[in-house]
Amino acid sequence: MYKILTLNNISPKGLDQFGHEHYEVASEMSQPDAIMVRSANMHDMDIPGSLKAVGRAGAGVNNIPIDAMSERGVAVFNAPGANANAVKEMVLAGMLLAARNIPQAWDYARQLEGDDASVHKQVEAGKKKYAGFELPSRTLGVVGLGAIGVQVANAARLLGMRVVGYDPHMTVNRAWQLNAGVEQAVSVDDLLNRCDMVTFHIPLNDHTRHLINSDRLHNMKRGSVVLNFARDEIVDEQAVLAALASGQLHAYVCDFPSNGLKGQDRVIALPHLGASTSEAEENCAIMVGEQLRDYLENGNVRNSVNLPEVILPRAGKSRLAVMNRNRPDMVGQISHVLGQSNINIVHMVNESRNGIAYNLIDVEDEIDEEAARGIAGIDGVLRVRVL
Ligand SMILES: NC(=O)c1ccc[n+]([C@@H]2O[C@H](COP(=O)([O-])OP(=O)(O)OC[C@H]3O[C@@H](n4cnc5c(N)ncnc54)[C@H](O)[C@@H]3O)[C@@H](O)[C@H]2O)c1
Ligand SMILES: O=C(O)[C@H](O)COP(=O)(O)O
Repeated sequence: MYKILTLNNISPKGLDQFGHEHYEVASEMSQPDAIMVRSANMHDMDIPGSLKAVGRAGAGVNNIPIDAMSERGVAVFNAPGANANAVKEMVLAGMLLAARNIPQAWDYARQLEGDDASVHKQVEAGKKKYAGFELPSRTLGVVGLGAIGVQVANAARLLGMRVVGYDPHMTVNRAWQLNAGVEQAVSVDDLLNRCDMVTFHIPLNDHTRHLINSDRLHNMKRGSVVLNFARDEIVDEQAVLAALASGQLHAYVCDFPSNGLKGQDRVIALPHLGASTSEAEENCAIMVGEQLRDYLENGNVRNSVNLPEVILPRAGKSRLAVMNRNRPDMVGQISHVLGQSNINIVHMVNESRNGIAYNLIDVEDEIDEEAARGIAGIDGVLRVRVL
């Protein structure tokens, strides 16, 4: 029986795959084997010794202490691309809201008083304050050409915009998906110089915190729009507020409200709604649920953020999954322990990533407790599971 602890509301479509026969799923439990989470902050959480895996039903993993999880031999998974369309649609909405001053105009219309003739008069007199601009004459900068960024860039091209993209680590697969008309910037500064609107689709980390600061805002065209559906800290909020006040920025559209942004006229702050559609919630929960099941039951690793991709069809009678520090002679020591217990290896794979190695070892016979204990006792081994 495996125990799955949920820290946020996870779509039932994803949880349904954990059949009652082999799984217990609850929002409160002790000694979980795995955790399913969305945006709950796990940094200050006590990590139970029983924990083997964390599944982030979404993209961003900055709420999970990845290094601490690796140290404890815990695999962390996410659901790349599963909510990308939902975010793309929100970015397109944000661009149109800002370009046509829709929130301010809507607010104006909602507050009109008097009879219909008077309302009509006020409409015609007031509308000039909300005149906007159209997208095809403008350039959109897209920072981060991953699952979301590529979809946003392609959609903006279809709307007739000029699009400039920047991503120093773009994958070949993403390059294949990108509209050929998207132009390449050589740096964030190069991109900002060239665009009227900029949107960020990058993870939050030490390199991206406050990527948008006062110097960079100053280098943008006057009257630009910044869209941030990535993470609040990508942007220096004080610098954005100053740029709005001076007119350097026309609007700031984001998914991360704060006290500082509250009540600001040209700020459109949504309550972290980018991935909140039934489709995205289901896609994420199903994808990460499948990955957790395959990891718990077979040790296979798909879409992990701290382990290498390892998928091995099962062979032999039982399987060992071993996570260890990536040092010389670890495979030698593991096979020596198996040899001493007279256990024959049928098939094995060893892969590594960022100082962590992961082994799947299929053997001819049952693995006895003494052999498993022997492997767990090797210096540098972080986790041993017999599957
Ligand atoms: N608002 C929401 O609800 C919502 C939903 C999904 C994702 N997000 C956020 O958006 C981020 C991106 O999501 P994704 O699914 O596109 O992820 P992704 O991993 O597919 O793409 C991220 C891209 O950013 C690039 N990148 C990293 N550092 C960069 C830098 N300094 N400059 C330029 N590019 C850089 C990477 O190479 C990668 O291609 C997530 O990490 C998450 O924080 C928010
Ligand atoms: O990184 C993500 O996937 C988004 O920020 C979505 O977060 P949520 O799952 O809490 O809506």
